[in-house]
Amino acid sequence: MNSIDYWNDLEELRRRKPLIHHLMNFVAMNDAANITLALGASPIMAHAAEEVEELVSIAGALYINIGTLDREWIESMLMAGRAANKNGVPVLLDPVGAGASRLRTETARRILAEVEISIVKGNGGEIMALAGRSGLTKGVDSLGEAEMDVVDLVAREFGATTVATGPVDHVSNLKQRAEVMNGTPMLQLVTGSGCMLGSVMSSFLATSRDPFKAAIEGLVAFEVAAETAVEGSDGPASFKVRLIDEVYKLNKDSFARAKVRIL
Ligand SMILES: Nc1ncnc2c1ncn2[C@@H]1O[C@H](COP(=O)(O)OP(=O)(O)O)[C@@H](O)[C@H]1O
Ligand SMILES: Cc1ncsc1CCOP(=O)(O)O
Ligand SMILES: [Mg+2]
Repeated sequence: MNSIDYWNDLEELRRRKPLIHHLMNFVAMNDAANITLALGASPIMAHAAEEVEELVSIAGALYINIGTLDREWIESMLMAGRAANKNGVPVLLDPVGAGASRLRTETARRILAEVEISIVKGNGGEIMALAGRSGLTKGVDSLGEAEMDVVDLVAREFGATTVATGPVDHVSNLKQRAEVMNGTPMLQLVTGSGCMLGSVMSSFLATSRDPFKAAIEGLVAFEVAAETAVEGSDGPASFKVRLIDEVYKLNKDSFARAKVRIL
């Protein structure tokens, strides 16, 4: 892959301000909307079956996050996903809590089977669960890292660019692989940090339409902002506020901090 022009692509995103249709869990809904706005895109959180098809048809990307799923939400997720596919709108899936309950693992796998997903992004334990290796999640938290061979397994089974987050993030679409080494351990102390990352990644996906590149751009933008935010923060709460500010302040120089290894 040619080198990534992060700044050019962020400027393009901010010019186009794509609408990002979220089916987002109740825990992270507000933070996900705010980080989407801070980056320069436009969020809408909508899960009612009566409106998802209409809304997704005008969106730049659809972000399905199963964090607080139930029977009705699952129907809406599938409906929105199919509508996105019909309208050529790219879809990102966050399989929150896959591995923690049968409902979550089966729902994530069902969405991946029935909807064409551009990017599936989860923490190490969730991606391991999608690959059939259980026992590495504790609720929505990961108890282990997913190595690249597991990321490859998921990418192969579902035909989606696959991202496993953690201290090092692994990205694969089988033809290309990358590791992103940015971020801060403080992200683990903020609930919804993975969910917010999904919003940032979906926003890049809406503009660049290249899932592998969008995945890396989202990881780098979010994590270099987090590195700056942690400097001078007093703990998780002030860090979260500063993180939204630092995403807003991302500029050409921010991306000099990118630590990406294309394999
Ligand atoms: N120890 C760490 N050091 C640096 N960045 C981290 C660390 N743990 C997680 N992150 C980053 O935090 C974000 C959320 O990842 P993760 O905690 O794996 O997901 P989730 O919040 O969904 O459980 C990602 O950008 C990831 O790279
Ligand atoms: C705590 C919790 N419970 C259901 S969804 C959710 C938020 C999970 O957020 P993240 O996956 O970003 O840590
Ligand atoms: Mg998560």
